[in-house]
Amino acid sequence: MEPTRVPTRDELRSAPKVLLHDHLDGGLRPASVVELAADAGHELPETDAEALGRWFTESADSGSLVRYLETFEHTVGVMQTGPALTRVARECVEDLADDGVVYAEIRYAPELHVQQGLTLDEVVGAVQEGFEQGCEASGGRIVVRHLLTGMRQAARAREIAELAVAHRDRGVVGFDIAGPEAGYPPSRFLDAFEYVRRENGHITIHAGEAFGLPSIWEAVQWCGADRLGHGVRIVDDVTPGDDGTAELGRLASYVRDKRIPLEMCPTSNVQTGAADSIADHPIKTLADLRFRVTVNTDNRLMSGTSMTNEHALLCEAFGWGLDQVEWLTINAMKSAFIPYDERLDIIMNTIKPWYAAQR
Ligand SMILES: O=c1[nH]cnc2c1ncn2[C@H]1C[C@H](O)[C@@H](CO)O1
Ligand SMILES: [Zn+2]
Repeated sequence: MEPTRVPTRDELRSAPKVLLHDHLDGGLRPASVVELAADAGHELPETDAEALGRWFTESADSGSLVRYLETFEHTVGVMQTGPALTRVARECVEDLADDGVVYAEIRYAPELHVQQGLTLDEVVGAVQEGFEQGCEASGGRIVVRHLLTGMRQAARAREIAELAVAHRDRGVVGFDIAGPEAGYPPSRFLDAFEYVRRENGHITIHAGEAFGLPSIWEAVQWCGADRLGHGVRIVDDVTPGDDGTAELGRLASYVRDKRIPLEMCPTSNVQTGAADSIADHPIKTLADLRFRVTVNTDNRLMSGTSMTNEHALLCEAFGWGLDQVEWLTINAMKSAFIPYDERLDIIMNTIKPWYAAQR
């Protein structure tokens, strides 16, 4: 058998990719942050776009999720008006489409964007406007939906869950919680999750990033998470054997058996200390064990990354080829929160034909 060939970055950029975990306030263009900050009178640590981009990646690279999250002050701070949100959303779609992303679910916390008087509804409307502009500018090459995030350290999760359900026919496909994980277990927000489930809505929860198995267990078994944001620590419930086999604990078995998708974000995980390096990232073990693994960017600005870059790093570290990238991409598309027929359409008419043409 021929050895697997590691794809080039150009090939990976052309490949249709699916992104389930990307924060709107973590993906701004540095030059836009500079311009928007000047308009808003927001003081930045650097005013040259290139230096500012470096400042974000270096500051986020601390080994601590809490310190990583502090950098968002300078993106959220410039996303407080309708036009600013629309611009950021439009540029996000343009950048993803240029990177070969064909389907994306972009998340943000509406409650962070009301400092200058916008209502929660206006925040979602302004982002939707930007997504529509971006999709149009990209000639229909990409489909984009929103996930609304409640912040763990605030007490507005129920309100945000209701907002997500209210906007379900205007682009919003799910509900999430984010922010510092230690000290804020998902069960604190049970009321919000139960509401979303009663409304037949979709849930993803940041869990198993800065805290371990108890957080994942609560997310899945108490809160009904359909997907896990990161979920890297599920590997703590996997005991490797000598002969390449592994023994799964009950929680890891449940997550694998139920095909609960793991939204893995390798570079972000290295920056926050959830993984030691890309080469040591649990994604390799979990992919080998056929968990439903997906690859994501988390925060393109803070991690200085893109979908192409995340895939390139993994292919280089693990010797993965296009077959593996196709598997990851189909995993992600199967796990999207849009209706089944729409998922199938993208798999059958966009993803599979591209890979078939490479063979
Ligand atoms: O990786 C993350 N873990 C937890 N919270 C995060 C992560 N990346 C971004 N956030 C937070 C900061 C943003 O302001 C918020 C909404 O996008 O979500
Ligand atoms: Zn995240």
